[in-house]
Amino acid sequence: MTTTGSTADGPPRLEVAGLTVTFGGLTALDDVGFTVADGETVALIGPNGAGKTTVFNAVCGLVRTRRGEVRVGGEPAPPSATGLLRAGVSRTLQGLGLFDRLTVLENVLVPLSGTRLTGDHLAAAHEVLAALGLGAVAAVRAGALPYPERKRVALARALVTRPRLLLLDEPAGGLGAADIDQLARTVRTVADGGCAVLLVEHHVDFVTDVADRVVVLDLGRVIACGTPGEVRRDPAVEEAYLGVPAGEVRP
Ligand SMILES: Nc1ncnc2c1ncn2[C@@H]1O[C@H](COP(=O)(O)OP(=O)(O)OP(=O)(O)O)[C@@H](O)[C@H]1O
Repeated sequence: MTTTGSTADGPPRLEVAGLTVTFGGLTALDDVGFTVADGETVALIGPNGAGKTTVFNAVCGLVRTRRGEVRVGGEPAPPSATGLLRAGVSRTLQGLGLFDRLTVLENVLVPLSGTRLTGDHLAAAHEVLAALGLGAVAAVRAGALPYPERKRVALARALVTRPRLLLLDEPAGGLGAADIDQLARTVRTVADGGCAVLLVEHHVDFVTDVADRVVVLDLGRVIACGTPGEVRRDPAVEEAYLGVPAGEVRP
């Protein structure tokens, strides 16, 4: 399918084209295509099982693709975690994946631990912790924090490498209104700094607030793509997803 969103200055930060992923007899993604430009925030939405996390996994080389390609900054997406880091790709996980016995600071330093830690690394970690309001808990064990703060630690860990492409898997999930507002401000700041942001999210109001464009998946296919307002008015989207309360599994 055709893709949109490239910039006049060069290739889009992320380009997904014709992506098809199967698990045995199940087609999880079928000819999925979209782009995310530098400084743009794109939301992937759709009902449970639509294929959103599989898109993330395909971008990160965690699932084998049957057809199609993923390009980051115009180059084929590197297949390894180290290669992705070098290409400026960071990701958060639905399950957070924090090390509960490590302190907040130690968790945030994990992506930098492949190289010898320097004063610059520490400065970057403290800077991102302060930006996310976590400076006071830098020395606290991550496992001792309440969920909203743990979630911010996971975001800080993704930001410490100063990514050019940030993948956020359900960043608003489990958060209350005040934390979602703070998250929205953070996402806007990151995108304003030129980072491309791709997020998977069920929270429609949050998506409407932060996304420049929305890609709607249903049963592994892109059924709509446009601004939040455009997709909200799309009858196919209403039927597939928006008529279903957030997080509810369609029968
Ligand atoms: N490793 C796997 N093996 C087999 N099937 C899988 C695997 N991963 C995902 N699937 C299937 O692929 C489809 C898409 O799953 P995926 O997790 O990408 O959906 P999703 O849109 O992220 O859903 P949710 O909103 O519930 O997280 C589902 O039918 C799921 O059961």
